[in-house]
Amino acid sequence: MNDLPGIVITGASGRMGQMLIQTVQESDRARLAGAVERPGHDWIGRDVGEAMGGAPLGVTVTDEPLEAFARAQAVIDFTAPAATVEFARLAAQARAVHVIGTTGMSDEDIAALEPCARHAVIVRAGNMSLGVNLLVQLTKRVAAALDEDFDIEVIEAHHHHKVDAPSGTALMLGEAAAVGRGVDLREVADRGRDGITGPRQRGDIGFTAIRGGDIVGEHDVLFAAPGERITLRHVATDRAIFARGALRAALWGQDRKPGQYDMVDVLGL
Ligand SMILES: NC(=O)C1=CN([C@@H]2O[C@H](COP(=O)(O)OP(=O)(O)OC[C@H]3O[C@@H](n4cnc5c(N)ncnc54)[C@H](OP(=O)(O)O)[C@@H]3O)[C@@H](O)[C@H]2O)C=CC1
Ligand SMILES: O=C(O)C1=N[C@H](C(=O)O)C[C@H](O)C1
Repeated sequence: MNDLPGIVITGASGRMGQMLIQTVQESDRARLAGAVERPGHDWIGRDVGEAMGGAPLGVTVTDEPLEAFARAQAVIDFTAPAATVEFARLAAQARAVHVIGTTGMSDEDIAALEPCARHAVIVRAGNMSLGVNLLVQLTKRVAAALDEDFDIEVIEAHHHHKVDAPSGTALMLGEAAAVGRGVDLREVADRGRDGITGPRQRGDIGFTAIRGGDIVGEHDVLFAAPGERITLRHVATDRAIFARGALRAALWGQDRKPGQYDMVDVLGL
């Protein structure tokens, strides 16, 4: 045990869970304090390092999140919406910073975070990378500079395991474009074209989701007008960028008042 902030990783066996464990383990600014999986998971009771196929890390995977959170300063959570809502309640009870990377959350899920944020810091973002959060700012500026002669389309591509669409990042980019243009995304989003759709509505913000293979995450924001096009693009090639951002958020959150924050706050963009 040392004085470094202790971090618990939920969804420890997942793609992001394992990347987060490796990132915290390699950091000299934080220590791995716990690893959580759901009841019945075959990693429960095993050393998390060994379960990942490596050396023991001295942390046993547990299905008792509150007990783990109470011994830590932060929880990094890239799981699923229902699990994240429950973890938010428990992290608030433990007064631990809750970093949420989970996407696909409904309006009701997001509303359920509000009471938790009265007791603990929540940092939530559909993408924790520096590059994407910069792209969000750029999208806002470009959308503000252009009129509706420029059709805005957000195109995203991910691996074939991904369960939600559009991606959390695509929704962040769509929201940034809408804010830049001074419109409400809910009124202009076009999320599912199929069949005889009729011509594109002026002012719509369209979304397209590609799913295939092992694509880590690619996002384009296309501004298309008669005679010219602008594309803003981010390509993720390594999930480590998300894990590094999440750890940065967990450390940043240590000195903050309870409330809800995002990566723009963390990165000071
Ligand atoms: N914000 C960001 O920067 C990023 C966000 N993401 C998001 O993170 C989430 C996870 O992605 P990824 O790692 O690829 O997905 P995985 O399916 O690989 O991992 C999800 C993990 O969460 C676990 N889990 C689900 N429900 C529970 C529960 N009730 N209790 C405990 N554990 C649970 C799963 O366990 P089990 O296998 O048993 O179901 C699994 O281990 C997605 O929403 C994704 O979009 C991903 C990358 C970056
Ligand atoms: O599920 C993923 O993998 C990713 N999800 C996030 C999203 O929904 O935008 C972030 C990243 O693109 C990877």
